[in-house]
Amino acid sequence: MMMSENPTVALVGPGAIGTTMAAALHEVGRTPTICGRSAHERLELRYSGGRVVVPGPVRIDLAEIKNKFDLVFLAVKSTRVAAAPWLSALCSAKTVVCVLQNGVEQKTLVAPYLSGGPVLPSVVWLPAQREPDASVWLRGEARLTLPDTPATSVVLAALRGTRCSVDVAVDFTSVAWRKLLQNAVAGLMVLAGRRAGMFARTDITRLSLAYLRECLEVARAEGATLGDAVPQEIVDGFQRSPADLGTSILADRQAGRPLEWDCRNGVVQRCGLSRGIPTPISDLVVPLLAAASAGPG
Ligand SMILES: NC(=O)C1=CN([C@@H]2O[C@H](COP(=O)(O)OP(=O)(O)OC[C@H]3O[C@@H](n4cnc5c(N)ncnc54)[C@H](OP(=O)(O)O)[C@@H]3O)[C@@H](O)[C@H]2O)C=CC1
Ligand SMILES: CC(C)(CO)C(=O)C(=O)O
Repeated sequence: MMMSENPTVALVGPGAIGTTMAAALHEVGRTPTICGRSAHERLELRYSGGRVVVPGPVRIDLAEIKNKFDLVFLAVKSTRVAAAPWLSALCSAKTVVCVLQNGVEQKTLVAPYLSGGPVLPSVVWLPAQREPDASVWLRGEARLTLPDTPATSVVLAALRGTRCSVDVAVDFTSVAWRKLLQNAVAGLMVLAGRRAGMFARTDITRLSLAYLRECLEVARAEGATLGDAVPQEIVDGFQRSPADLGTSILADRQAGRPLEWDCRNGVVQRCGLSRGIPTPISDLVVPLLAAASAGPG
């Protein structure tokens, strides 16, 4: 793919992840065109040791978009299909859309909204928390993993020299499923209404390990190469985290917003079903998350 060393960049969804990416680009003089649902005069990122203010405006009117971009970062929740018109406004058939969402199905979910341009999935490792004043607290290193595709070079060019590091994975499927397992078990925080501190409990550790082993079997059937130690490593990771570290799906639950239960938990149950793998823990967790998301009641 022929691409400029300085791709034009737009970003849709200036929330926890979107603000982090906008700030990373702004710091190196590559401020993206920012598109969202709510008007914000500026975006603010706090991290250990400093803060970055990204000047607005956040564009909320599609009519303001007069040209197409080389690269669009899509950082809305996977539940927000209402953001799709932004993609028509911002993308030509050559635009690379880099999806900054959790899950292993980004390509399938986003491609229908594009006119054939490349969709680049990513694994987003950074823990970012949106505060009540809409500023964002980045609680760790900013890092993405991308698959090795012709479109990847556009993202590497846009993010070179920024605070967001990028790894390119030859076996992206395995990395994406590894992160999916972490997200799936984080769903238990929604059901308990608690943050990472809950993983100090031995009963939660036991449940988490059983759920993760179920997810691991499905991940392997889907082509991921992941070792037997992964469930314990993921639980260890939560146990090492600050007790007050949340997860984006818990933030949504606490704010009464729709939950990404399907792309983070439902996917394990769906893939298990299609491959004849029993998923008894998913069969309990998924309906509870779905009901928490959508009711009724
Ligand atoms: N937060 C985290 O630490 C991590 C999140 N992720 C994943 O990243 C993705 C994004 O999550 P996160 O940043 O936490 O989500 P947030 O809810 O913080 O941000 C979403 C943003 O999208 C905007 N938005 C909503 N609807 C629309 C629309 N129709 N058009 C344009 N913009 C819209 C919201 O607007 P408004 O300003 O009005 O709210 C908000 O700015 C999710 O898939 C999540 O699972 C992955 C790793 C870590
Ligand atoms: C921060 C992290 C990794 C925790 O599960 C995440 O992916 C999220 O909050 O959605």
